[in-house]
Parts: sequence; C-alpha cells; structure tokens
Amino acid sequence: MPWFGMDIGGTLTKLVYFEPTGMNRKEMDKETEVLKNIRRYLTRNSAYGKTGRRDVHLQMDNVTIRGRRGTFHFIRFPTTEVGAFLQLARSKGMAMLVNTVYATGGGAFKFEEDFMKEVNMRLEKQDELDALVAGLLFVDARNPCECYYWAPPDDRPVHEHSSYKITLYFVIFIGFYHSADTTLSQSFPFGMRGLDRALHAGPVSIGGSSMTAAAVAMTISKADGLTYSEPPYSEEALSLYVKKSYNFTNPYPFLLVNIGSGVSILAVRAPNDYKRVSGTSLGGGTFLGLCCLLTGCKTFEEAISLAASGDNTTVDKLVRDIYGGDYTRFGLPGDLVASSFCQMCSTERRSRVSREDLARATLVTITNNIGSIARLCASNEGIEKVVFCGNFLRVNPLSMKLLSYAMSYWSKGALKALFLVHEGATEPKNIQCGALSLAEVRSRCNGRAEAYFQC
Ligand SMILES: Nc1ncnc2c1ncn2[C@@H]1O[C@H](COP(=O)(O)OP(=O)(O)OP(=O)(O)O)[C@@H](O)[C@H]1O
Ligand SMILES: CC(C)(CO)[C@@H](O)C(=O)NCCC(=O)O
Repeated sequence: MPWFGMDIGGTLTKLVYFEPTGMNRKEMDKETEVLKNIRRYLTRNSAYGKTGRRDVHLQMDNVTIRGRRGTFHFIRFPTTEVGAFLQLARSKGMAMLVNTVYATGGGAFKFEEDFMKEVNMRLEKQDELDALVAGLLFVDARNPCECYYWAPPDDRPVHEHSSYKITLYFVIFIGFYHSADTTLSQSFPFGMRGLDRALHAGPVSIGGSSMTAAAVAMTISKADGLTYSEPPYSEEALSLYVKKSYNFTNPYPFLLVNIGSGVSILAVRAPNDYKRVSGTSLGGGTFLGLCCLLTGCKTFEEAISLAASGDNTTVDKLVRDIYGGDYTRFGLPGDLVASSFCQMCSTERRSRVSREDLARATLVTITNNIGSIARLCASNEGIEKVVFCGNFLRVNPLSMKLLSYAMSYWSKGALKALFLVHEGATEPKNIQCGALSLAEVRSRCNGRAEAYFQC
C-alpha cells in the first residue's frame, strides 16, 4: 500500500505521498505493478488533470519514518474535485489494493462513504487540529529552516524605521527654519490641524526656499512628535521586509493561527497540550469568495496578483479621512484603516474603483481582522509567539508582511509573527539564515548535509 495521508478541507484537499527510496531488489520485486504505476504517475508528473498540482519545491527528501527512508511529495487539488480524484484513483487500480488511508479535515467525515464505494478505501479519521499541531512539530523537527519571520535586514521593526525619516525631516525642517528670514508663526499662523489640512495645497515658500505644503505638514507633524508611521500597506514599508529563519527549537507556548477556509486559533503549550481558543469565519475562503464577487477573478492566484498591484486607500476610509490626520489622543495614526470598504458608499468612488484596489482592500480587510483577533488571543493567553499557517498564506507575502507589521506595531514589539515554509512559501530555499552564525546553522542541521545546504 502506498503511504498516503490526506487532509480534505473546506476548499483544498492536501495529499501527502511518502515515496520509499533505496529499496532493495527483494522489495522491488515484491512491489505490485499497481503500486509501481501509482508511484510513477505521482512522481513523474507535477500536474494531474486540470486542477491537481504537486508542489515540487516543497518536496522533502531523505526523511525517515517508521524506519523507512523516503521522500515526501505534497499534492493539492480543490475539494470540489474529490469525485474526479476518486475516479482517477480507481482508474489507476487503487480499488484492487486492500487499503486504509489516514485522513483528516471535515471531508474525511463527509466523503467517507464515497471513498469506500469508489476505491474500497477505508478512511482512518484523525482530528484536523491534532494533525495540524503534530504536522507542524514533525516538519519543523526535520527542516531546520522551516520556521521563519519577516523583518527588515537590521531586525528593527518596520514602524521604527520611519523614525529615521522623522530625524531627517526634522533636520530639513530646522535647516529651512534657520535659513528663513521670517518666523515660523509668521509663515504658519495656523496650528497643526491646519497644516494637516494644508496637505492638499500647492507649494509654499519659507525664506525663499519652496517645498510642498504636504512635505511641510509632514515635517511639522514629525518634528512635533505626533504619532507617525509609514502606512503598513505602503510599498515603501512592505519593501523593507526580508525573510529570516527563526530558531523554533524551544517553541512553547505558542499561538497557532490556521488560516484555511475559516480560521482556527490554538494555544499550544506542549506537544500534547493545546486548546482551540478562538476562530473566525472570516478567513481565506471569505477572501477568495468576496474577491471573485467583486472583481470577477477566477482563481486564488489571480486574486493575489490583483491585490499585489492594488491600493486599498481608494476603497477603505482611513483615520485621516475622518480626522484630517492622526487621532493622537488614542494613538491612532492617520494611515490606519478606520472603516474597511467605507469609501464604496459613494456612487462616484464606486464608478472609478479598479479591480486591483478592490482585491487589495479585501486582502487587507481579511488579513487585518485575523491579525486583530490573533493579537487579542495572544494577550489573553499570555503568549508572545504567533505562528500563522494555512493555505491563505500560499503565494501571499503581502498578508504575511501585514500580519508581521500588525503583530509588532500593536504589541510594541512584544509579539512575533512566525510562518512556515511548508505553508505558503514559493521559494523555500531563498530564506536567509542571516541572523544565525555558521556554528548555529551547523548545530541546528545536526550535521545533515542536505539540511545544511537548504539553510
Ligand atoms: N489553489 C488554490 N485554490 C483555492 N484556494 C486557495 C488556493 N491556494 C490558496 N488558497 C487559499 O487557501 C484557502 C484554503 O486553505 P487551507 O487549504 O489551509 O484550508 P482548508 O483545509 O481548505 O479549509 P478548512 O481548514 O477551513 O476546512 C482558500 O480559502 C484560499 O484562500
Ligand atoms: C470549521 C473549521 C474548523 C474547518 O476546518 C474551520 O473552517 C474554522 O475554524 N472555521 C471558523 C469557525 C469559527 O470559529 O467561527
């Protein structure tokens, strides 16, 4: 029997196939033709039918389980295609094997009878959240660079990077001020809020030097020490992030936020000690469903690519759209989204909004909401490490960066957002182990050459 494990989720079915390697002649002779065919079919292709895909970049080689060495292959297809999958498995002779497969996810219950009827396959059902925790610990133990985080190269939080600019603007401002032959109050007889309102005005002149009113307003606001941060969703802030490996050898306690169709949040205190502390129905399925409705896109990949080039500020109402600037008393920066999608109440704005902006706003809305709930759960549980997983993060660095920003900004650096290579990464080998010394990398890889090179 080939070694399979399945997770039949609300949106995607994940199939893990363990291909034994290094079989001796006797074992090879014993392997039936059906098994050989299945092995060849799975490992020689990376696409199955129209929608089945093998994530070749996630493949794990030289893994030992139950004394057998082999390779893990990761295959996925939409759960709507379970029927087609069963037909394919039948055509490959699966029904001729006496077989039981470990299966998890809601579909293990829902499709149990179909599996038995179509391919004579008994599903040995496992709880999906037990499997999630066990799977995370398994894969992390075998891949030293499994766990990573997003941060600027110097590891300082992104929102602190803007303080460089505060200093810079302050210096520019002082320069202007000193070269001016007029006083500040003469140039700007209005207060800070007036300056913020001047954002839309044209160039102004100070002592013969001119700069835009917007730059002056920003300068003053920064020099004045008002709350300021680069908008987390601005390209400038997001471009600061690089992936960095995280040493997860002492993981407990950690919060595990699984963003699938819906979202489950677990507090994990030991390998066999966790509880589901919360969840939300606004998850990856909501993002994709709303995006399809709003933009007419057809696939997750399309939705993500639209979002990548969109601007949510044409769709959302920001604090500054309501306050004219920051709401300083309660530390709400002007760039914070005050009300998701609120600009879409206007017929005029609706008529000129782009698909890209709608996709971006949907992504930001769903991601920020999950970030807020995760942050509250972490503080309730007294946990600092927050691991995000689930296929919503697949090919979706934007959400990972937004979550990283939100965790760090709102907790004043206390919370760390962590991610997993086998959930979301497109190029796992690009992760920098930059924060680790060579000796640390070596020790974490336990002398295994392939792990070391991956690092
Ligand atoms: N190729 C894809 N097709 C559809 N959705 C995708 C795809 N790739 C990533 N996604 C995203 O991943 C989500 C599904 O994630 P995941 O596979 O972790 O959950 P699930 O197991 O299907 O759901 P649940 O655990 O809630 O039952 C989708 O809702 C979507 O946001
Ligand atoms: C129902 C599950 C557990 C199925 O994986 C998941 O989609 C989920 O956690 N949904 C959120 C349900 C809620 O807590 O509101």
